[in-house]
Formats: sequence, structure tokens, C-alpha cells
Amino acid sequence: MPTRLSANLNAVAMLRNRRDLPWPSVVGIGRIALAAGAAGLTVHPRPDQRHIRFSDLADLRALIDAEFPGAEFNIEGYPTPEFLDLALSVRPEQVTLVPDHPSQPTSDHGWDFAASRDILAPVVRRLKGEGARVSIFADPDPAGFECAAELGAERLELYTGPYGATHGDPQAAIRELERLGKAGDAAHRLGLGLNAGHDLTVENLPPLIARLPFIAEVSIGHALTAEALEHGMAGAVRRFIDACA
Ligand SMILES: CC(=O)[C@@H](O)[C@H](O)COP(=O)(O)O
Ligand SMILES: NCC(=O)COP(=O)(O)O
Repeated sequence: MPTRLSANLNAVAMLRNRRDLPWPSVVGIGRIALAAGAAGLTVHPRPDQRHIRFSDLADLRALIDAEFPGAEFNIEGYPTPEFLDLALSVRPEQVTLVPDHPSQPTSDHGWDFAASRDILAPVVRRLKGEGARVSIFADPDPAGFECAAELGAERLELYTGPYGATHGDPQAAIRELERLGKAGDAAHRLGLGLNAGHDLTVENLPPLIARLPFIAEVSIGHALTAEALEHGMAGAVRRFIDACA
């Protein structure tokens, strides 16, 4: 099964929110991405709605249901009661749990599984009980993976930010890639499905897929949007699908 691309629309929403205008349309760009071959859409509705607005979720669900019934909706966020209610209100195929504080400028670490077990256990039960696949954002450190498996998560999303940060430093990239490789192998041995994301690009994605060909899904937003400014969103999606091959 080839690695699927989920188009993250956060950056499109950030551009939309610069003015009190409805363009660029998050739904319109999501439609282009799905029509170009993205397997799904990802959003990270943060509490301050700095980019994705809570109202975007129902609009994107309606798009998928009406025009792309086989596509998946992946919603990321910290599992507050408000986030869980919002996410589950649109019947997502997947929810990715991310340990972000509201003040964080972006996601920059995975869960401390042992310390967060009491937070995560009831959340995983509720999400799975309502039909969502659960993916948990994880640093590439196998120490907590057995705990993640015991929690019942179907997948881990490997945080690839440090790998993305090695651009221009090939030796560092090799080191980070091997760290990701060992972590991915460990998750695979535990029977955990594997997603990956954060600062992936058309350049750094092929070596990651070659090292971890069983990655089920990569969710990509920042570099996808940057590529879209140059190649259009359809062209950017195709470039990333080629990079996943
Ligand atoms: C969890 C993760 O690494 C990203 O998916 C996240 O969505 C990035 O959030 P921002 O787009 O707000 O930086
Ligand atoms: N989970 C990663 C994601 O959805 C997008 O991250 P990025 O490509 O915007 O860094």
C-alpha cells in the first residue's frame, strides 16, 4: 500500500484570515487537493482559531461527503473536552492527538506517554467508541511506544520536525533519518500503524519513505502550500504524491 498524502489546510486558512474576506477558500483549495489525488484533508483547529476556524470543519466534512466519499478527514489537536466535541461533531475518519499548549507557535514535540497515560486512556476509548481511528503524535523515541500500544492507539504519527530542520546539513539529515527509521521499526514491531508529519518536503520525503515504506500516511501543509504558490495546489499535490512513491 503506497503512502497516502493528507493535505493540511492550516496555512491556506492562515492566508484567508489575513483579511476579512472569504478567499482563498479553504474548501475550494481542499477540493483542488482532493481532485488532484490527495487521499484526505488534515486540519489542526487551535483554540485561538489562528488559522483553521471551528466552522471550517463542517464545511470540509460536507465537501468530502458530497464530492470525495472515499477521502479521509484527519483532525489534529490537544484533547480538551471542547476539541473532542468539535472534532467528533464532524465524524472524522482519524483524530491525531497532539500535546500542544495553546500558546505554542506550532507543534514541536510528541507525547510523554507514561506521564500522560491518564489523560490519553479515556480519550482514546471515547474516540474509538465513536468510530474514529486514533493516531498519537510521537517523538521518534521508542521508549513510550509500548504504552501507546497499550492505550489502544491504532497509529503513531512520527514527529518529523527535527528531520525537516536538517535541510542543508546532509550529515544531520542522515542521523535524523536513522533515528526516525529505528523508531518506525519499533512501532511496526509493536503492531502500531505509522503516520508521519511536520516540515516534510518534496526533497526530504523520498528518503523517509525509502527507509520506512510502511508509513501509511503523511500529512503535509506548510511545504505543500509553499509548493502551491509556485506550481498551483494540484501541481503541488502531484509533486508530493510522486515524492511518496
Ligand atoms: C501536528 C503537526 O505537526 C502539524 O500538523 C500541525 O498542524 C502544525 O500546526 P500549525 O500549522 O499551526 O503550525
Ligand atoms: N501532522 C503534520 C501536518 O499535518 C502538517 O505539518 P506541516 O507540513 O505543516 O509542517
